[in-house]
Amino acid sequence: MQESADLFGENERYVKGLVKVVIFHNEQNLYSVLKVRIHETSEEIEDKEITVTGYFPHLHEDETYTFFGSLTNHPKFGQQFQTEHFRKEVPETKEGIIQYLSSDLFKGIGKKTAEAIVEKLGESAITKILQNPQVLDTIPKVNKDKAKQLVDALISHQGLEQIMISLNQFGFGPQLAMKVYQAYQDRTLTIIQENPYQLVNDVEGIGFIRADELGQQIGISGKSPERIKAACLYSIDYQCLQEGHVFLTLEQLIVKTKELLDHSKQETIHETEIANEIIALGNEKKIIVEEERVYLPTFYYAEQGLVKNIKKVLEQTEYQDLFPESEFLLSLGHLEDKMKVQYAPTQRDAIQKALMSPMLLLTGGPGTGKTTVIKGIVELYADLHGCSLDPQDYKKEESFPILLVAPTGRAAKRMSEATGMPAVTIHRLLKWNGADGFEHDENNPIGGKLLIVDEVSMVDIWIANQLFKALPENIQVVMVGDEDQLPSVGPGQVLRDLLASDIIPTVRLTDIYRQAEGSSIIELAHDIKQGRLPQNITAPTSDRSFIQCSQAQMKEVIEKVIKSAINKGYTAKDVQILAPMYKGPAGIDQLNKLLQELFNPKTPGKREMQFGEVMYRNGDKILQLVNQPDSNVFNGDIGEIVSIFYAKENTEKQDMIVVSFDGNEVTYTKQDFNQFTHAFCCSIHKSQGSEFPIVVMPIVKGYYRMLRRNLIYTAITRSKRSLVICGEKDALQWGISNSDSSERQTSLMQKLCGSSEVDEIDELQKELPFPIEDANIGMENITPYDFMEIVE
Ligand SMILES: Nc1ncnc2c1ncn2[C@@H]1O[C@H](COP(=O)(O)OP(=O)(O)OP(=O)(O)O)[C@@H](O)[C@H]1O
Repeated sequence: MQESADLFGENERYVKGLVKVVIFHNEQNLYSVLKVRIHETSEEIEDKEITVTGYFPHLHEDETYTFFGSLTNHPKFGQQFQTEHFRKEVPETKEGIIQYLSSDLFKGIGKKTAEAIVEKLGESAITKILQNPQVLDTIPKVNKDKAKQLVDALISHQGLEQIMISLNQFGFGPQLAMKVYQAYQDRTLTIIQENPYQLVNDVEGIGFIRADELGQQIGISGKSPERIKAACLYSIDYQCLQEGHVFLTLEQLIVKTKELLDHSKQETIHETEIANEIIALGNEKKIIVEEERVYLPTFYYAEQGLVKNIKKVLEQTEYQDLFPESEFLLSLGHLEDKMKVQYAPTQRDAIQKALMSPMLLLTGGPGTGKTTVIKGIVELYADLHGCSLDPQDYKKEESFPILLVAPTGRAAKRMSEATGMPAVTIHRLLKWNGADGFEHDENNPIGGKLLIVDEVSMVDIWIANQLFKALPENIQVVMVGDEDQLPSVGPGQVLRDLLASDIIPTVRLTDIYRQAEGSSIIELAHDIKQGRLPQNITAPTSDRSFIQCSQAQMKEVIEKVIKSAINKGYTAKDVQILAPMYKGPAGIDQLNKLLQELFNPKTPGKREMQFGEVMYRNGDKILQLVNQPDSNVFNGDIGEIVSIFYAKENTEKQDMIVVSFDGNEVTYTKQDFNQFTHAFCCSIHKSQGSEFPIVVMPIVKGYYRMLRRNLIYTAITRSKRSLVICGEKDALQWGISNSDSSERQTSLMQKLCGSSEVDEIDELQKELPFPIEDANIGMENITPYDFMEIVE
C-alpha cells in the first residue's frame, strides 16, 4: 500500500484490480461498466469486488488495470468507482510476464523466448525494455527485427495510457479524450501535433474554437494556413447547416471566417490571406468555387446531380400523346362518379398533365385539393394503363407501378390514409442501410413507373439528389407540396427552386375547397399567406379562437385551455401545442413540464425515469429528434412511451425506454435518450408534414426573434379541426408582416434553366468580384478567374 501511495501520488484515489466482467460497453461514447476484483485500493471498500464506471476502449477481461478517480454512492447501484483515467498494469510475477509476452499481442515471441527474456531481465523485464530497448541485445533468441517488433508492440499496448495523459494535459476531459482516441488510435498525438484542426472534421463535439485553443497550446501560429483553412471549412459548413444555404458567397465566407479567427484575439488575419487559403482549399478540392459562389463538395455535387437527373426525366417525350383527350375525359368521368366529386378545371388539368408529362409540380395551400388530385392521378393511371392497384396482384419480383413517398413517416402515413394505397418514406423506398448509405442508387435503380412525392417542401437538396439518382429509365414523377411552408431542415429549397425554374410542367391550385365545408382556419391561412391579419382575428368562429394574454399569463391560459379540452374527452393525441422556441418562460421546455402534469400526471405505480432535467413517464407523448431510418423513425415523428425498464431488471443491465410510434416499438437505452424529447408541446419546425385535430398556438413578443410569416402559416395549417391562438395580437401581426424568410442561397434554379442571370452578374464583376463599395474587403487582386481552373 505504501509503495502504491508513492507511485500514484498523494491525492490520487485508485482501485487496482482484475477486470472480471465487462457489464456494459457503449461503442459510440465508450461508456463502460466493469466488475473488478480488487487487488489494491486507496479506498475503504469492504467487498472484494467493485463496479467501476468510466469511458474506456474495450478493456480485456482477466487483465489488470489501475483506475484513478473517486468512490461514489449511486442511488440505485450502490458503491461504484468512477474513473477519471486509468492505466493497464503489466504483469508482475515471472509466470505472468511470460504469459503476457508469449500472448497474441507480441508476434514472433513464443513461450521459450519469453522465458529467456524473463530469465535474463527478471520481474521488471517490461519496464527495463521500455526504458532501454537495448537490453534485448543480450537475449540470444531475440534478433534485431524481433526486438524492434516487441518494443513497438509494447509501446502501442501501453500507448493508450500515455495518450490519455497527454490529452488530459491539453484540457480534454475523459469522455472527449476517449472520443479523440477512438478516432485516431495510436496516431492521436501525431495528428494533434501536426494538425489539431483535423479534429473538427473527425471528432463530434469539437468545434473550431476548441481546436484553435489546442492549436495555440502546441504553438500553431495565427497565420498558419492549416488554421485559416480550418476556419474557412468550419464557417461554410456551419453557415450552410444553420441557414440552409447550399453555398456562401466569397464575401460571406471571408467575413464569417475572419469573425471566427478574430475570436481568439490572436494576430490580425487579413482578408487577402483568407482569400488565398480559399483558393488553396479549392485546389485541394475541399471546397468548390464557381464564379463567386463557394460550396462544400457534398452540396455542390448534390445540386449538380439533381439538375442532371431532373433534365434526364424531362427529356422523356413519350407521354405527350399517350391517350386521346376523349379517352382521358371518359375515364375521368367514371372516376368523378365513383368518388362523387367534380374536379375543378385546374385540378383536371393537374391530373392530365401528371399523366401526359414526364414530370409535374403540383402546389397549393391547405384544402386546395392536392390529395384529391393525387387520388385522381393514381386511379386514372391505373385505369388508362390497365394496371391493378392491388399489391396482391403483383408477383414478388414484379414492382408495383405506382410509388407514393414522403420525407417523413408521419407524412407517408397521412398519404397512405388519404389515398388508401401504401406509401413509404424516401429512406425506405431507397432502402437505407445505415452507414452503407442507400441500397438503391444510379447502379441499382428502384422499380416503378409513376412516382408521387408528397410534402416536397420538406425535401432537402441531398435527399432530393439521392432520390432522383435512383430513378429508373421511363418513370413519370409528380412532386406535390405547399411552397409557402417552412423550407426543409437540411440545406436547399428544392420545391421553390423547381417552381422558379419554370422548366417543369406546373399546376398551382388556388381555390379552397375545405372552405366550402366552413373552415375559417384555411381562410386565415390564405390571408396570412398574403400578409394580412383579418380584422376580426380575436372574434371566435366555429373552428378557431384567440385568447388574448401576456407572456406572464401564458401558462395559466394554456392550463385552462387544456383542462377544458381534457374535460371534453380529448387526449394528448388530439391536442398539439406548437411553439417556435425551446427556451424562455413561454418556451417549449417550460410548457412541456406543465402539459405533462395535465395530460399524464404522476400516479402510484406509473413508471418514471429521470434523464437530465426531464422526468419521463409511462404514457408520455414523445417527439423523435433525429432520423433513425434503421428503426424506421424520423425526425419529427411522434410516439408514446409504452414501457420503462430499470437496469436492475434486465440482463443487459441498462435503463431502457420503449416508445411506440403508431405501433412501431423502438427501444432506447440511456445513451440514446437525447434522441427524443417530450412532444406535448413541440416546435413548429418539427411539426412540418404532420396534422393534428386541435392545434394550440401560443404567440408572444418574447418569441420575436423566431416569428416569420411562413412559420405562423405552417403552424396554423397543421390543425385539421380547431385552432386556439393564445397570446398577443401585436406579436401575431408582427410575425405575419415579417416575410423575410431569410432567403436561402441555392443555385438549383439557375442551373436548371442554365439561366443567363448568373453569367450576367459575372460579366459585371469580371474586374471585381464584389460591388465597388465592398472592395475594401481585401479581394482587390483576386478575380473570379483565380478560381476558374478548379471549377469542376
Ligand atoms: N373539386 C372538388 N370539389 C369538391 N370538394 C373538393 C374538391 N377538391 C377537393 N375537395 C375537398 O376539399 C377538401 C380538401 O381537399 P384535399 O384534402 O385534397 O386538399 P389538400 O390540398 O390535400 O389539403 P391539405 O394540404 O390540407 O391536406 C377535401 O374534403 C376534399 O374532398
